Amino acid sequence: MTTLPPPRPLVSLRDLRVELGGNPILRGVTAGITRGTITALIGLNGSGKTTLLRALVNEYPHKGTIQFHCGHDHSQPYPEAIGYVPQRLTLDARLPLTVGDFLALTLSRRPLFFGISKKVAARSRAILERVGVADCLDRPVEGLSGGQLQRVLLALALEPHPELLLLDEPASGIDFKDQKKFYELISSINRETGVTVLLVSHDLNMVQAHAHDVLCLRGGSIQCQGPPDEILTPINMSLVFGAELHMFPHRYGT
Ligand SMILES: Nc1ncnc2c1ncn2[C@@H]1O[C@H](COP(=O)(O)OP(=O)(O)OP(=O)(O)O)[C@@H](O)[C@H]1O
Repeated sequence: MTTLPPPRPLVSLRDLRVELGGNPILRGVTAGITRGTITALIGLNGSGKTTLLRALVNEYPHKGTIQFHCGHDHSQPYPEAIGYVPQRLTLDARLPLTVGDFLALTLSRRPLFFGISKKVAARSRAILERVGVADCLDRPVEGLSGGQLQRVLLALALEPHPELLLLDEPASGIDFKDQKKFYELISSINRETGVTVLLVSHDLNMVQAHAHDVLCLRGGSIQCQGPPDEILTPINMSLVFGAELHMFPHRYGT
Protein backbone atom coordinates (compact mmCIF):
# COMPACT_ATOMS: atom_id res chain seq x y z
CA MET A 1 0.00 0.00 0.00
CA THR A 2 1.40 3.40 -0.94
CA THR A 3 1.20 6.20 1.57
CA LEU A 4 0.30 9.61 0.20
CA PRO A 5 2.54 12.49 1.27
CA PRO A 6 0.83 14.88 3.71
CA PRO A 7 -0.75 17.93 2.00
CA ARG A 8 1.64 20.86 1.80
CA PRO A 9 0.22 24.13 3.11
CA LEU A 10 0.83 27.30 1.11
CA VAL A 11 -0.28 29.35 4.09
CA SER A 12 -0.24 28.46 7.79
CA LEU A 13 -2.20 30.55 10.27
CA ARG A 14 -1.30 30.21 13.91
CA ASP A 15 -3.32 31.85 16.68
CA LEU A 16 -4.31 34.66 14.30
CA ARG A 17 -6.07 37.47 16.16
CA VAL A 18 -7.55 40.67 14.73
CA GLU A 19 -9.24 43.49 16.62
CA LEU A 20 -11.35 46.11 14.86
CA GLY A 21 -12.75 49.15 16.64
CA GLY A 22 -11.51 47.68 19.91
CA ASN A 23 -13.51 44.46 19.43
CA PRO A 24 -11.97 41.01 18.97
CA ILE A 25 -13.03 39.79 15.51
CA LEU A 26 -10.66 36.88 14.88
CA ARG A 27 -10.00 35.03 18.13
CA GLY A 28 -7.00 32.75 17.63
CA VAL A 29 -7.45 31.17 14.20
CA THR A 30 -5.14 28.24 13.54
CA ALA A 31 -5.51 26.62 10.12
CA GLY A 32 -3.67 25.63 6.95
CA ILE A 33 -4.51 26.43 3.34
CA THR A 34 -3.29 23.56 1.19
CA ARG A 35 -1.24 24.42 -1.88
CA GLY A 36 -3.04 24.02 -5.20
CA THR A 37 -6.49 23.46 -3.72
CA ILE A 38 -9.75 25.41 -3.47
CA THR A 39 -10.55 26.08 0.18
CA ALA A 40 -14.02 27.45 0.94
CA LEU A 41 -14.39 29.73 3.95
CA ILE A 42 -17.92 29.54 5.33
CA GLY A 43 -19.76 30.94 8.34
CA LEU A 44 -22.56 33.24 9.40
CA ASN A 45 -22.63 36.95 8.51
CA GLY A 46 -20.18 38.75 10.77
CA SER A 47 -18.20 35.60 11.68
CA GLY A 48 -14.98 37.18 10.38
CA LYS A 49 -14.52 35.79 6.86
CA THR A 50 -13.71 39.10 5.13
CA THR A 51 -11.54 40.08 8.10
CA LEU A 52 -9.49 36.91 7.60
CA LEU A 53 -8.96 37.69 3.90
CA ARG A 54 -8.00 41.27 4.70
CA ALA A 55 -5.52 40.14 7.33
CA LEU A 56 -3.93 37.90 4.67
CA VAL A 57 -3.30 40.94 2.43
CA ASN A 58 -1.98 43.02 5.34
CA GLU A 59 -5.01 45.32 5.27
CA TYR A 60 -5.69 44.69 8.94
CA PRO A 61 -3.05 44.55 11.66
CA HIS A 62 -2.98 41.19 13.39
CA LYS A 63 -1.38 39.23 16.18
CA GLY A 64 -0.26 35.63 15.83
CA THR A 65 1.40 34.26 12.70
CA ILE A 66 0.58 34.19 9.00
CA GLN A 67 3.28 32.13 7.31
CA PHE A 68 3.53 31.81 3.51
CA HIS A 69 5.54 28.78 2.43
CA CYS A 70 6.88 30.25 -0.77
CA GLY A 71 9.73 32.43 -1.89
CA HIS A 72 7.81 35.70 -2.02
CA ASP A 73 8.02 38.58 0.37
CA HIS A 74 4.60 38.86 1.97
CA SER A 75 5.50 41.68 4.30
CA GLN A 76 4.72 44.27 1.63
CA PRO A 77 1.54 46.34 2.13
CA TYR A 78 -0.17 44.38 -0.65
CA PRO A 79 1.76 41.20 -1.49
CA GLU A 80 2.11 40.76 -5.28
CA ALA A 81 1.71 37.01 -5.05
CA ILE A 82 -1.91 37.43 -3.92
CA GLY A 83 -4.89 38.17 -6.16
CA TYR A 84 -8.03 39.54 -4.49
CA VAL A 85 -11.61 39.83 -5.68
CA PRO A 86 -13.61 41.89 -3.17
CA GLN A 87 -17.15 41.25 -2.03
CA ARG A 88 -18.38 44.36 -3.80
CA LEU A 89 -16.87 47.20 -5.77
CA THR A 90 -18.34 50.66 -5.40
CA LEU A 91 -17.52 52.81 -8.41
CA ASP A 92 -18.30 56.47 -8.85
CA ALA A 93 -20.75 56.66 -11.76
CA ARG A 94 -19.53 60.19 -12.54
CA LEU A 95 -16.21 58.69 -13.67
CA PRO A 96 -17.16 56.88 -16.88
CA LEU A 97 -14.24 54.45 -17.14
CA THR A 98 -14.28 51.75 -19.77
CA VAL A 99 -13.14 48.26 -18.80
CA GLY A 100 -10.01 48.87 -20.92
CA ASP A 101 -9.22 52.08 -18.95
CA PHE A 102 -9.90 50.30 -15.68
CA LEU A 103 -7.49 47.47 -16.49
CA ALA A 104 -4.87 49.88 -17.86
CA LEU A 105 -4.88 51.83 -14.58
CA THR A 106 -3.59 48.70 -12.88
CA LEU A 107 -1.58 47.03 -15.64
CA SER A 108 0.17 50.15 -16.92
CA ARG A 109 2.94 52.00 -15.16
CA ARG A 110 2.14 55.31 -16.84
CA PRO A 111 -0.70 57.78 -16.27
CA LEU A 112 -3.88 57.17 -18.24
CA PHE A 113 -3.74 60.67 -19.81
CA PHE A 114 -0.80 59.49 -21.99
CA GLY A 115 -3.15 56.94 -23.53
CA ILE A 116 -3.12 53.16 -23.37
CA SER A 117 -0.08 51.51 -24.97
CA LYS A 118 -0.63 48.75 -27.56
CA LYS A 119 1.08 46.29 -25.23
CA VAL A 120 -1.29 47.05 -22.34
CA ALA A 121 -4.34 47.01 -24.68
CA ALA A 122 -3.30 43.57 -25.99
CA ARG A 123 -2.68 42.30 -22.46
CA SER A 124 -6.09 43.60 -21.34
CA ARG A 125 -7.82 41.82 -24.21
CA ALA A 126 -5.93 38.58 -23.47
CA ILE A 127 -6.79 38.53 -19.77
CA LEU A 128 -10.44 39.29 -20.51
CA GLU A 129 -10.52 36.45 -23.06
CA ARG A 130 -9.22 34.08 -20.40
CA VAL A 131 -12.31 34.75 -18.25
CA GLY A 132 -14.76 34.95 -21.17
CA VAL A 133 -15.56 38.69 -21.31
CA ALA A 134 -13.29 40.06 -24.08
CA ASP A 135 -16.37 41.76 -25.60
CA CYS A 136 -16.53 44.03 -22.53
CA LEU A 137 -13.18 45.77 -23.24
CA ASP A 138 -14.69 49.01 -24.59
CA ARG A 139 -17.78 49.07 -22.41
CA PRO A 140 -18.21 51.41 -19.42
CA VAL A 141 -17.53 49.57 -16.16
CA GLU A 142 -20.73 51.03 -14.71
CA GLY A 143 -22.81 49.34 -17.42
CA LEU A 144 -21.57 45.80 -16.78
CA SER A 145 -23.81 43.13 -15.29
CA GLY A 146 -22.83 41.72 -11.89
CA GLY A 147 -21.47 38.55 -13.51
CA GLN A 148 -19.42 40.50 -16.10
CA LEU A 149 -17.95 42.80 -13.43
CA GLN A 150 -16.91 39.83 -11.27
CA ARG A 151 -15.15 38.30 -14.28
CA VAL A 152 -13.31 41.56 -14.98
CA LEU A 153 -12.20 41.69 -11.33
CA LEU A 154 -11.15 38.05 -11.53
CA ALA A 155 -9.10 38.82 -14.67
CA LEU A 156 -7.32 41.59 -12.79
CA ALA A 157 -6.74 39.42 -9.72
CA LEU A 158 -5.06 36.80 -11.93
CA GLU A 159 -2.42 39.30 -13.08
CA PRO A 160 0.41 38.55 -13.32
CA HIS A 161 0.51 35.06 -11.70
CA PRO A 162 -0.75 34.97 -8.11
CA GLU A 163 0.07 32.01 -5.92
CA LEU A 164 -2.96 32.66 -3.78
CA LEU A 165 -6.30 33.88 -5.07
CA LEU A 166 -8.67 35.34 -2.46
CA LEU A 167 -12.30 35.55 -3.55
CA ASP A 168 -14.78 37.21 -1.20
CA GLU A 169 -18.25 35.97 -2.15
CA PRO A 170 -17.33 36.39 -5.82
CA ALA A 171 -20.70 35.23 -7.10
CA SER A 172 -23.03 37.09 -4.74
CA GLY A 173 -25.66 39.00 -6.65
CA ILE A 174 -25.20 36.89 -9.78
CA ASP A 175 -28.08 34.77 -11.11
CA PHE A 176 -27.93 31.01 -10.59
CA LYS A 177 -26.85 30.16 -14.16
CA ASP A 178 -23.95 32.65 -14.14
CA GLN A 179 -23.02 31.64 -10.59
CA LYS A 180 -22.60 28.04 -11.71
CA LYS A 181 -20.50 29.17 -14.69
CA PHE A 182 -18.41 31.41 -12.42
CA TYR A 183 -17.60 28.59 -10.01
CA GLU A 184 -16.76 26.31 -12.97
CA LEU A 185 -14.41 28.98 -14.28
CA ILE A 186 -12.65 29.18 -10.91
CA SER A 187 -12.33 25.39 -10.82
CA SER A 188 -10.83 25.30 -14.30
CA ILE A 189 -8.36 28.11 -13.48
CA ASN A 190 -7.36 26.20 -10.32
CA ARG A 191 -6.82 22.99 -12.33
CA GLU A 192 -4.98 24.64 -15.20
CA THR A 193 -2.72 27.03 -13.27
CA GLY A 194 -2.44 25.28 -9.89
CA VAL A 195 -3.26 28.58 -8.13
CA THR A 196 -4.35 28.09 -4.53
CA VAL A 197 -7.82 29.54 -3.97
CA LEU A 198 -9.41 30.72 -0.71
CA LEU A 199 -13.04 31.46 -1.44
CA VAL A 200 -15.69 32.94 0.86
CA SER A 201 -19.08 31.52 -0.02
CA HIS A 202 -22.59 31.24 1.38
CA ASP A 203 -23.56 28.76 -1.33
CA LEU A 204 -23.03 25.35 0.24
CA ASN A 205 -24.06 23.55 -2.96
CA MET A 206 -21.26 25.28 -4.87
CA VAL A 207 -18.86 24.62 -1.99
CA GLN A 208 -19.70 20.93 -2.07
CA ALA A 209 -19.30 20.79 -5.85
CA HIS A 210 -16.07 22.76 -6.20
CA ALA A 211 -14.08 23.01 -2.94
CA HIS A 212 -11.43 20.51 -1.86
CA ASP A 213 -11.39 21.77 1.69
CA VAL A 214 -13.84 23.69 3.88
CA LEU A 215 -12.90 26.04 6.69
CA CYS A 216 -15.79 26.95 9.03
CA LEU A 217 -15.66 30.13 11.09
CA ARG A 218 -17.97 30.79 13.99
CA GLY A 219 -17.68 33.95 16.08
CA GLY A 220 -14.12 34.54 14.85
CA SER A 221 -12.86 31.02 15.67
CA ILE A 222 -12.44 27.90 13.57
CA GLN A 223 -15.32 25.52 14.21
CA CYS A 224 -14.03 22.77 11.90
CA GLN A 225 -11.93 22.16 8.78
CA GLY A 226 -11.76 19.29 6.28
CA PRO A 227 -13.03 17.91 2.96
CA PRO A 228 -16.63 18.88 2.02
CA ASP A 229 -18.00 15.35 2.50
CA GLU A 230 -16.73 15.28 6.08
CA ILE A 231 -17.54 18.86 6.99
CA LEU A 232 -20.89 19.61 5.35
CA THR A 233 -22.81 17.29 7.66
CA PRO A 234 -26.06 18.28 9.41
CA ILE A 235 -24.32 18.21 12.82
CA ASN A 236 -21.43 20.43 11.74
CA MET A 237 -23.72 22.82 9.87
CA SER A 238 -25.98 23.23 12.89
CA LEU A 239 -22.86 24.06 14.96
CA VAL A 240 -21.62 26.58 12.36
CA PHE A 241 -24.93 28.16 11.38
CA GLY A 242 -27.11 27.35 14.38
CA ALA A 243 -29.74 25.92 12.03
CA GLU A 244 -30.57 22.46 10.78
CA LEU A 245 -29.27 21.97 7.24
CA HIS A 246 -29.24 18.88 5.08
CA MET A 247 -26.87 18.60 2.16
CA PHE A 248 -27.64 16.38 -0.82
CA PRO A 249 -25.01 15.07 -3.24
CA HIS A 250 -24.52 17.40 -6.17
CA ARG A 251 -25.90 16.32 -9.53
CA TYR A 252 -25.20 19.11 -12.01
CA GLY A 253 -25.90 18.24 -15.61
CA THR A 254 -23.21 19.08 -18.17
N1 LIG B 1 -13.54 48.38 10.16
C1 LIG B 1 -14.26 47.77 11.12
N2 LIG B 1 -14.35 48.30 12.36
C2 LIG B 1 -15.05 47.69 13.36
N3 LIG B 1 -15.69 46.51 13.18
C3 LIG B 1 -15.63 45.94 11.96
C4 LIG B 1 -14.92 46.53 10.87
N4 LIG B 1 -15.02 45.72 9.78
C5 LIG B 1 -15.78 44.68 10.18
N5 LIG B 1 -16.14 44.81 11.46
C6 LIG B 1 -16.96 43.87 12.25
O1 LIG B 1 -16.26 42.63 12.28
C7 LIG B 1 -17.17 41.54 12.25
C8 LIG B 1 -16.76 40.59 11.15
O2 LIG B 1 -16.95 41.25 9.90
P1 LIG B 1 -16.60 40.50 8.53
O3 LIG B 1 -16.91 41.46 7.43
O4 LIG B 1 -15.23 39.95 8.61
O5 LIG B 1 -17.66 39.30 8.57
P2 LIG B 1 -18.06 38.29 7.42
O6 LIG B 1 -18.02 36.92 8.02
O7 LIG B 1 -17.23 38.51 6.21
O8 LIG B 1 -19.58 38.71 7.16
P3 LIG B 1 -20.50 38.67 5.83
O9 LIG B 1 -20.84 37.23 5.58
O10 LIG B 1 -21.70 39.47 6.23
O11 LIG B 1 -19.73 39.31 4.71
C9 LIG B 1 -18.55 42.15 12.07
O12 LIG B 1 -19.17 42.19 13.34
C10 LIG B 1 -18.27 43.55 11.57
O13 LIG B 1 -19.28 44.45 11.98
